[in-house]
Amino acid sequence: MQRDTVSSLPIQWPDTDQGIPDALSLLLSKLSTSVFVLHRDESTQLVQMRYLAGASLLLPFKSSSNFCQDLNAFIPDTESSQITDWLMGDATFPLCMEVSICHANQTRYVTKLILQRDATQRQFYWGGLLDQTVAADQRDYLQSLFDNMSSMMWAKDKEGRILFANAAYYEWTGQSLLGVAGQQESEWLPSAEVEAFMEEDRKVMASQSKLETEGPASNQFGEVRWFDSWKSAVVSHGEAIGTIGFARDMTFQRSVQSDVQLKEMLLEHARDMVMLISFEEPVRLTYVNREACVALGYSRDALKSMPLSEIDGGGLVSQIDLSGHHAITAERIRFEASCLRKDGTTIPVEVTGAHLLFADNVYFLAMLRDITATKQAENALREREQEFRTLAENSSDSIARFDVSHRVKYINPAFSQLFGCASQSAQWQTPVQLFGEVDGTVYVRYLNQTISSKAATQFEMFWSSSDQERFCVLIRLTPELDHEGNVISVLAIGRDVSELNDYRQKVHHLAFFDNLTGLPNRAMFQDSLSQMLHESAQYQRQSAVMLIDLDLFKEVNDTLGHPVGDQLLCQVANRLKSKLRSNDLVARLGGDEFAVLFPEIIHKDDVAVLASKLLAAFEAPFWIGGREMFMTGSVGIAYYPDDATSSEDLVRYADAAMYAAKRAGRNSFRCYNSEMTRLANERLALEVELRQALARQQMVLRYQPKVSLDDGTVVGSEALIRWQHPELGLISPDRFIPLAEESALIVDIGRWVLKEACLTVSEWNRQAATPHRMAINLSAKQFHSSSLVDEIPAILEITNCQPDWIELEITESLLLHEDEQVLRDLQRLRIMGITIAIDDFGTGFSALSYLTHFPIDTLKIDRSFISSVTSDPYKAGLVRAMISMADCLGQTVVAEGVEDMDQAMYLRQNGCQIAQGYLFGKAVSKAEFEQLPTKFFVPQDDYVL
Ligand SMILES: Nc1nc2c(ncn2[C@@H]2O[C@H](COP(=O)(O)O[C@H]3[C@@H](O)[C@H](n4cnc5c(=O)[nH]c(N)nc54)O[C@@H]3COP(=O)(O)O)[C@@H](O)[C@H]2O)c(=O)[nH]1
Repeated sequence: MQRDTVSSLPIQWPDTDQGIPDALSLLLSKLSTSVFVLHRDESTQLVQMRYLAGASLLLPFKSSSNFCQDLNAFIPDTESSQITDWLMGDATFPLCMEVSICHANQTRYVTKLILQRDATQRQFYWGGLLDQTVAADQRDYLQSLFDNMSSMMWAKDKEGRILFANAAYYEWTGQSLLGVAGQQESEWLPSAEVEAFMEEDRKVMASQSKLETEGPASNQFGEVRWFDSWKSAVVSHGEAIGTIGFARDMTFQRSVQSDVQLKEMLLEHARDMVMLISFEEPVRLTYVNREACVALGYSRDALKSMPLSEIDGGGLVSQIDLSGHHAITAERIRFEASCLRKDGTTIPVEVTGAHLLFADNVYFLAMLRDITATKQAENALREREQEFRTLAENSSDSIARFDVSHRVKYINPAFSQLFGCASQSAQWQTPVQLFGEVDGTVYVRYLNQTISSKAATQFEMFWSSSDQERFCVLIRLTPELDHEGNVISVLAIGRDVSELNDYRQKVHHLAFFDNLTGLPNRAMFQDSLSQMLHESAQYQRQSAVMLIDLDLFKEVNDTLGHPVGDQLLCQVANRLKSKLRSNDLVARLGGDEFAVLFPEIIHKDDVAVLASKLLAAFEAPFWIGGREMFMTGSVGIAYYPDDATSSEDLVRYADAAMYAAKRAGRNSFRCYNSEMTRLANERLALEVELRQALARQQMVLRYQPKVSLDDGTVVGSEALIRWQHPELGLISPDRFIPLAEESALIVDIGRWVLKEACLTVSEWNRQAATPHRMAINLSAKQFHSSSLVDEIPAILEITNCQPDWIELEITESLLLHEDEQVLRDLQRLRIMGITIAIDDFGTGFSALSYLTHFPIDTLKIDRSFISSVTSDPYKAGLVRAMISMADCLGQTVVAEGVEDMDQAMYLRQNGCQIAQGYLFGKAVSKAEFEQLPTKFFVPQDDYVL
């Protein structure tokens, strides 16, 4: 940086022989400091000062090269004796002190005195003692003097060659005296620097002026320092013949200055209030920063003029140790106080400070931070804490807070009550200590999950109180985070949901358990099946589905009523459960259908063995209301993965197997095979085709003769339907009547059978001497679901059939509930002249009282009694009882399924009137029937059985 400096008066280069030394004297006279030497008189011990050069204004005398005066004549004793002590001592470091120089007019001028010992160890100081012998040689003296100066000095000729330079110059440039003499600076200084210097030199020489600059300069070592420089043209005989200059190294001062400025700036711009408190009475502020003025509302001057007590809103003065004792330790203290603002309001502050000892005075440097926001936050926190505490303490929910090491920090009274632990004893306990190993471990797992995910979670815990009351507690864990988002604790809120749980369990039970038997229901079965298949696939296990259908359960229901059926189902359920392992699931799918899941089977045979055991479990009689009952079941089994892998297919296949067992005569089990699928598909196809069978005239009737046991003549027949399928041939009614019963088709089929049978019997009776009576089957469903009775007169009329030519066969189940409508319909049929037969008599479960209540004409004893009537005395007894009962009621007895003459003769001998069975022929077509003999045997009264 260049100061303005071109002087109008150039320095006159002395025109003497000595040349350069004179120029140096001139140079010295331009120094802004006074240069002097001190001389100590050994005898008097007085120190004399001799002025040499430089600014003389500071001195109390005129500039004179031969001035010499006692030091203590113009410097106070205390200061001069300090200088004397230093001179006499061995200290090698410079003496730096402030001195008060007394001028002649008694004014005092305080300036800085720097004394430096001669580097050559002679009694020679920077401005030091001059050796008497050296005084004669002024050039050496000056060179020594210059060499002991810290500023660089030099003189150059017109071409910029160095004529003279001092030690400071050599040191900065790294050159020796010999090295620089007569050389240009470009030899040792960076070219950019040299170019700038030369430009300056040219300038001052051209203008014959001087130049002062300030700025950085660098040397060949790359070192950069800050210099205050002065240079001037040397003029001889009106012509510039060179330059002289010196440069003062200001790097340190500059850095110190900028350091101080920086610190001042920091203090000024600090966001906290900074105060320097002086302990001189009254205790007051000697420094305040801008923030303090702004915060307290005073000007800086106002603050600095007032005692500290005026801004003390409480605790400020009282907490600062005014004794100054702490200044010795410089211990930092911190406290909270309150400052009083100019407008009378107060600010809470946190004071951090330390006592300082400076120039024999004690100060307190204080930094005051406005903690209004912190206090407000603390208050808000306290309020929230209070609110939380009030809520928590009075909450009916149990509340606990755990730290991240799972230790209890807080529990509320509800927690104490629910879990039976006192607040004090629960402190710092872990869940394992509180709830035991099992529940505690689960609890810790959820705590860890909450901590790691930083998200709320909930779970249910079951807990038994000390009086063994069982609770279900819903626990919600919420992570509590610090301002950096780290989990610092977990809040656990527990709600007693025992009632809800009971209700939920009831709902669950209703949804997933069968109300009657308590077994899992179809929904639960489906769920468990899916789960089982999932695990089977995962662990590559074999598993199985078993379906159990009770045989003829419908008859029980129909004949003995639903309450009995329900009890039977419950007993069946219990027997099934008792035979299965705990991990096998037995479910009731509905009606009389049960299912069992076997999640893990080693050998398929194991399931088959179990199926046998289950069937065997039915062998013992069931006792219901003091009545002994027998029940069997049909079982179907399908295996995963051999038979199927999907739940739908497995159930379908087990169902097919179960039907196969039924078809095979019931009370047995079947394992699925692909043939069953074929049959099941066929059954489905049949169902579809059955709908068109009537329209396509595929239904036909076959007739089985009924023979009088009295004389062996054919007295009638039973019309039995067949389906003449174009591809499957003649299909038995066992295969399609149940299908037809499942839909309304049975009504149409029944109407067709009635019409067709009436036509046939009408034709046969047209010329017959003895009327032929044809039995026609009516299913219970057909009876209930149609206006059959209303239609009969019209059918009889159009077929020209007399009512007494037909007999309608119904099953016992139709009469079970003593239905008034059924009674009325049967009575109407009786009135029409149509007789009624009970089919399959003896297989039902109804009370025999219906025999007297309803208009029944004929009892057809079921073939299951007849087949062993000659071999089983028990069955024979029953048959005799049935015949005798019918006899009492005036009813005709027809024996079904008579297959040999022994049976026929036994029945004849015991009073049975009519027989039907393969002994006389199977059901045949109308044409074939017409070819049958009219008499099948000649009765022999002496027939030996
Ligand atoms: N609602 C209707 N049901 C009908 C009709 N036609 C028949 N059926 C019922 O179908 C079941 C099977 O009948 P079917 O295959 O015709 O069998 C009958 C006889 O063939 C058979 N039977 C006759 N004698 C013997 C014998 O000595 N041994 C022996 N093993 N079986 C014999 O019995 C069936 C007749 O039984 P039932 O009707 O109980 O007298 C059967 O339940 C029929 O009722 C119809 O048109 N409508």
